[in-house]
Amino acid sequence: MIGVIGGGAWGTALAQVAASEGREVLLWAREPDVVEAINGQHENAVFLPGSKLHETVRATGDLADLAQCSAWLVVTPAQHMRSVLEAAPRSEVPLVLCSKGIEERSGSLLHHVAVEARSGAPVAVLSGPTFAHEVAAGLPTAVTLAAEDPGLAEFLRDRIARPTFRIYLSDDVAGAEIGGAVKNVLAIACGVVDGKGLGQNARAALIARGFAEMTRFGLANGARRETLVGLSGMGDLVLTCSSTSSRNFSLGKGIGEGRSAAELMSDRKTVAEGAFTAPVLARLAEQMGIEMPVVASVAKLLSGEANVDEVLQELLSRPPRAEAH
Ligand SMILES: NC(=O)C1=CN([C@@H]2O[C@H](COP(=O)(O)OP(=O)(O)OC[C@H]3O[C@@H](n4cnc5c(N)ncnc54)[C@H](O)[C@@H]3O)[C@@H](O)[C@H]2O)C=CC1
Ligand SMILES: O=C(CO)COP(=O)(O)O
Repeated sequence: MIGVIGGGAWGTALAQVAASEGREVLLWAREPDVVEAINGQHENAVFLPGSKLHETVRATGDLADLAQCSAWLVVTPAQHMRSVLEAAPRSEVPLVLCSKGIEERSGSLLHHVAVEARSGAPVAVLSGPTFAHEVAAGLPTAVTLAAEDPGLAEFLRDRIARPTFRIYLSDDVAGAEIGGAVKNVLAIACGVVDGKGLGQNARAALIARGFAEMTRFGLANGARRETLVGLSGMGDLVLTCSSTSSRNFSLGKGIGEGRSAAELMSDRKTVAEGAFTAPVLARLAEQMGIEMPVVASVAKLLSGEANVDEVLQELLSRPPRAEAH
């Protein structure tokens, strides 16, 4: 039986994938109404309405029930992963981290957080261009699954992959994670461009220059270039920077239209991870001397330190430089 920790849209979609060949899946959700709706109506009406779930997906509100599972897909918001893993039952069951972000208070990538919270547990990362509602609908999707131990990666792939959910293996755990964390921040920037009406040239420029920032940060933090240009980096960047289905993009769009980040965040039940990743990523980049002007601009917009016109002026007045820099 596969365990899923987190009953948001993505945890629910992954539960559906894992259960699609009759396999038993046990999903832990924080909200009693989510547990009740999955067990009663086979639907997560709160976070993934409209997707009928397989009957072999069952939900629980008690983390202790996950002790019976052979692997856990960890799908909490990034900032809550540590506390949920610490509260989960003691076991050395393999963990597949499916969340995207960087822990704000420690500045740690999530696989470091998981190792600290669950010493001894084998850890893998699953990441890529994956809107939950499309995955739940069985539309073709491809992801990267990264683990240092190739045996673990194959064990997990054999339990999760489906013909319409293709899994490409990698041993670059940091690379798979950094792509997913950084693209959320860049998606906010692309949403701002859209909301402000700055045009499609500007959006393409931002994707390309944002990818240069992702690459600089990734290479300085142990990622490989080939991972960054793959599904979990460039692939996910392209997806989330070009669609209002992305919560990060739509947050940025609202800011570009003149609303404040605080106001936009206050009435959301769903998570826009880039809003939490931007400040910590900007801080890490500054500490490490890595140039990330787009990320720094998003952090300023979110904190209210600058408005859209000010960050635009700042970005456009940067001194000219070589593209490969
Ligand atoms: N939705 C998507 O299409 C995809 C999401 N992801 C990632 O998956 C992770 C989870 O996102 P979604 O499933 O979309 O969430 P969601 O936005 O659908 O739902 C919010 C989730 O946050 C949880 N939550 C809120 N406060 C919490 C707390 N104090 N402690 C623990 N959990 C709390 C809720 O229980 C709920 O599961 C994020 O890191 C996201 O970037 C990754 C790929 C695709
Ligand atoms: O990570 C995602 C798609 O790969 C989901 O993006 P959002 O969190 O911006 O909706």
